[in-house]
Amino acid sequence: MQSLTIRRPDDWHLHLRDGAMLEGVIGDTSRHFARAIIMPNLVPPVVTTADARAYRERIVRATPASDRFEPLMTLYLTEHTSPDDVEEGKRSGLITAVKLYPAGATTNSHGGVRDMDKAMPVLERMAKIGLPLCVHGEVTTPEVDIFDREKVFIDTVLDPLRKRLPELKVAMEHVTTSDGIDYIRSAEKNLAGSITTHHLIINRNAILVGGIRPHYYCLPVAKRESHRLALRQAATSGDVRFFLGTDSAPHVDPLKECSCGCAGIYTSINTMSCLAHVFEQEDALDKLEAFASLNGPAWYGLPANEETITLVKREEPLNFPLKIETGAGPVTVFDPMFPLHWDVA
Ligand SMILES: NC(=O)N[C@@H](CC(=O)O)C(=O)O
Ligand SMILES: [Zn+2]
Ligand SMILES: [Zn+2]
Repeated sequence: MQSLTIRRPDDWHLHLRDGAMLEGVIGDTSRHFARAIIMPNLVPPVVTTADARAYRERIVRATPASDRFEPLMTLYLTEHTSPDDVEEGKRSGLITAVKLYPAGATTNSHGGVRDMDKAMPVLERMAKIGLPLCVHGEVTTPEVDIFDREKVFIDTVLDPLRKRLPELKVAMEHVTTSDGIDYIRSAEKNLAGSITTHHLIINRNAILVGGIRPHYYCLPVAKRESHRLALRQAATSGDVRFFLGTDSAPHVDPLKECSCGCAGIYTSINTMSCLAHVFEQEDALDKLEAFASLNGPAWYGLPANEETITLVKREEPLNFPLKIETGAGPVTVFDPMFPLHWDVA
């Protein structure tokens, strides 16, 4: 029987939501992951250090007592965010990063940033104190095709920002294009990228061929096959600038299966099984630990986890549920469209 032991992984981009949804999903992350960067796009968003402290307490309370899990909190950047509050958040050890949502780019982003100039005082302070910026890297300009929004963001927002503030550490989250991969590779420092599980597995056909499949719809939307291959190459290369951020983003089924469905794919429950499959297909199982457990903490300046997990390849395919039931309603689980044999022992 094939098995693989790696350091316990972390998730560098995760949506836990709040209330009944938080209670319904947290165990799927805390079972396997030691830490996660918690996205702040709640309604209302997590804007201040005080908001983040209260949200962190709700997460800790919802975590199964048997699991050791550390939520790494982020602040939702607005045009009114106070540099002093951000600095205080970092100084107290509570805040790991600040998140930039271009206003209107994705779920609950309407309170995000419209005019980057208005965010400059905070970004300058972050550069000074070494606090990373996580970005949802898509422009929202109506004229720009949705499949081009990541590349246009790099050219018109991210690259100018990095030239203006070279000392700012930026994590380009959920990279979905070869343009994003190339841009990260071209940077000498202060730039890294997270890659989701699902973008390593699906291309845009999954959403559109044979009928419209809302459970494969997320933002940034999956791109054409050449981009998926570039993501797989980067993730399995061992390059320290790429690490796992699942972007597991639960929405209840009625909000996905309707005439204007929400963006987001729920992968927390089967991510490690999916990743082991992908890395095995790429003949790169020896690089899984770098991607899931080493590169992320190194970039964030944190120690890698001391504990380990063991992945075991089972004869029979595993049975993940099609949906999980939460107090907020059912959430459909990501279907990779191939049987999963790798199990977290
Ligand atoms: N990825 C998604 O499709 N959705 C995320 C938001 C995000 O990460 O952009 C969500 O909060 O639902
Ligand atoms: Zn996003
Ligand atoms: Zn996300």
